[in-house]
Amino acid sequence: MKDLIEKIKELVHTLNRHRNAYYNLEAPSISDKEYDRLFDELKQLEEETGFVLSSSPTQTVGYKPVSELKKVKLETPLLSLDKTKQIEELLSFLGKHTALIMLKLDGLTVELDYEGGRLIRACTRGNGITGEDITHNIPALKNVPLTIPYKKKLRLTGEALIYKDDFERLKLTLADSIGKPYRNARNLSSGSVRCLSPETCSKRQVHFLAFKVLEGLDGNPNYRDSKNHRLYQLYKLGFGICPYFVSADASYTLTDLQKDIERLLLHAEQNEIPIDGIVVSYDSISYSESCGRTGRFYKDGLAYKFEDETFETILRKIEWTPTRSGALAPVAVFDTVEMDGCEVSRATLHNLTFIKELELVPGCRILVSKRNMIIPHVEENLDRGAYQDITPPACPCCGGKTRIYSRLSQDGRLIETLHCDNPDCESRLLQNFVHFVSRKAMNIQGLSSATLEKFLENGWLKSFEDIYHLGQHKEEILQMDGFGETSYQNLIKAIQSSRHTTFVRYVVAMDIPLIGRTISQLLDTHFAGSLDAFEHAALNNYDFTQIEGIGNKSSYSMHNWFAEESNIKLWKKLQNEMTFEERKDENRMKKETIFTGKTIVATGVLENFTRNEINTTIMELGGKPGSSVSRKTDFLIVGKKAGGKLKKAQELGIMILSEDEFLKLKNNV
Ligand SMILES: NC(=O)c1ccc[n+]([C@@H]2O[C@H](COP(=O)([O-])OP(=O)(O)OC[C@H]3O[C@@H](n4cnc5c(N)ncnc54)[C@H](O)[C@@H]3O)[C@@H](O)[C@H]2O)c1
Ligand SMILES: [Zn+2]
Repeated sequence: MKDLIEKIKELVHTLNRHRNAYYNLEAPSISDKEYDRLFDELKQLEEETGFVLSSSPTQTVGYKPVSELKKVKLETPLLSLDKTKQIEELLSFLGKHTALIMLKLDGLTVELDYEGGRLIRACTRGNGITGEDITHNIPALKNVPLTIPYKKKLRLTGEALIYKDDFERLKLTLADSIGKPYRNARNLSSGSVRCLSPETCSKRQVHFLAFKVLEGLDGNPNYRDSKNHRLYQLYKLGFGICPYFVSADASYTLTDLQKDIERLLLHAEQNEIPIDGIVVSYDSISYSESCGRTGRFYKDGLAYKFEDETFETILRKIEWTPTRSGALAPVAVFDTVEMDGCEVSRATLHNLTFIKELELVPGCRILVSKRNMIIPHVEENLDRGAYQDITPPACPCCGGKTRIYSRLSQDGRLIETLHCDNPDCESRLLQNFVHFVSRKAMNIQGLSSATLEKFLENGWLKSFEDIYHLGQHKEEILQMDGFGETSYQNLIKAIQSSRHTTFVRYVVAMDIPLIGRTISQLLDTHFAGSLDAFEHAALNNYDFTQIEGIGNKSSYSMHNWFAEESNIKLWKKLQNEMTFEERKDENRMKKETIFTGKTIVATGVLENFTRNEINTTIMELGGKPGSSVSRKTDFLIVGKKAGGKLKKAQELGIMILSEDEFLKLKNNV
């Protein structure tokens, strides 16, 4: 028991620290998911032991505000919401009552007070009892009326928020209170509304959507008892209203509820509204009041939060695979779980920082999910606290010393990666060759990774050129397991035909960091297919960012690569082994097609294309490949086992093409 109480105290302390970072600094120190998990753990321990601290986050709202803003005592306490992850629970909460099914807006709760038709005060929720005065920033909000025709006292609450597309633009140039980029729109809206200067706030595109009338608009006796009716009056006064449905009473089924929720979510998606769930609350005001409250929430409402489905399994080991750049890529190997009909036992762990933050060690229980229903991802470690550094001191491939590199990620965080610096690391060399012969580079079929490995072991491949002189080793190759005269001839044929190649393939084959197919294609167009012109530019400090689609980092990378003597040697010498195809007719490339300028997304398993290939094909047709379906998508190409994206495209009325239909259209172009 004593241990449990200690654990409770510790959790309260930790959660309060996170609450301060979240509510006062707008710089969360952990993810919401992790916060919610700790919160639920605390709640359960409190229930088990009956021991509850007054400062527990399960009993209180928000966090004590410590800003320089003036503090105000709220006339009606503004509380948080109880939450569930089960839709069935939501339905049984509704029972036979008419209710509002609303979007749960992800911003900052704000109360607005009007008297005599004028806005007299605006404040934040703070800790539910004491809020902060933000009246000075209201004129900087985009859609809040300062005067209204309704003259009686009116108090309402709603959410100050930043639309998702606005946030994507804003986040590129802004930093939070501790100098880091904002991670999400909620933190930025909160930071903006709570800042001291209206000029700053007005640049942030903050909007206000109301979700509840606290006082006023109760004139019509027929409707006096309906939240829905009061919100409708607000709407008529010119306020933006949080989107919602009203549930039909008694006969409302689980399917109805699911459909309404789906419609709401689609609406949010199409209109870039930031949300983190659904809120239901009883329509009847008198009934709502009779439900009462706890220290943390009113009992007339319930929030429904959804998450990617996660699966529990056990982490068995972390493998480190050398990559071409010399980085060692960590991969989690865990007990097989079945997700969406596929067996999964591996997931990338990205880098050292990811492992450290999750405190991963073999043997711990982990939660894995499929992000966007495709890529396996380790979401959580259920057995934190046993972390010990298990980074291999030596490269698992060559035994050379490993080294840790630090770099800043795009959002300003320090990321550590593990590297093997040995340029002759066998596996690294092998990866280089694998890349060189791959389909998007020199496209030499018949040179599998296993064959390359054997050739390397025999010392026949020291540099890429050696591939073109493998004939010297004919007799020895014929002696190898799995090689006969036919397969040998096929190999030589494939090598010979790869000698006739293109600018794009050649540049891709060089493996200049960050320069893949897309950028190579841009360079091909810009330098009219001339390798010499490109080389000249690179050696003369040409600013490649002048080419649309090429950024600073890529430009820098090309200069760097050409600054290396051995690279130039390779670049020049290898060209002697090859002939280069004339560039495709410009006009043919530029011809308008039905795909020109269109955003095209592919989903499901395609028979004729890998993901890279379909994207390249889309670009060649003049289109823009997209990764998710939104109202901006023009076409969806569907392969086998298409799921969520197909459904969404159907709902949005987006043109859907089977793979065959796409191929036909493409061939007609
Ligand atoms: N990452 C962190 O460190 C950290 C710290 C603290 C809190 N949090 C996050 O915040 C959550 C708890 O915060 P909370 O108490 O502010 O709120 P909550 O997310 O549980 O939601 C309650 C609030 O939602 C708002 N809301 C939005 N739309 C609404 C609607 N249509 N109707 C009614 N209310 C609506 C209301 O302001 C209400 O106060 C946690 O679950 C966690 O996800 C994260
Ligand atoms: Zn190595």
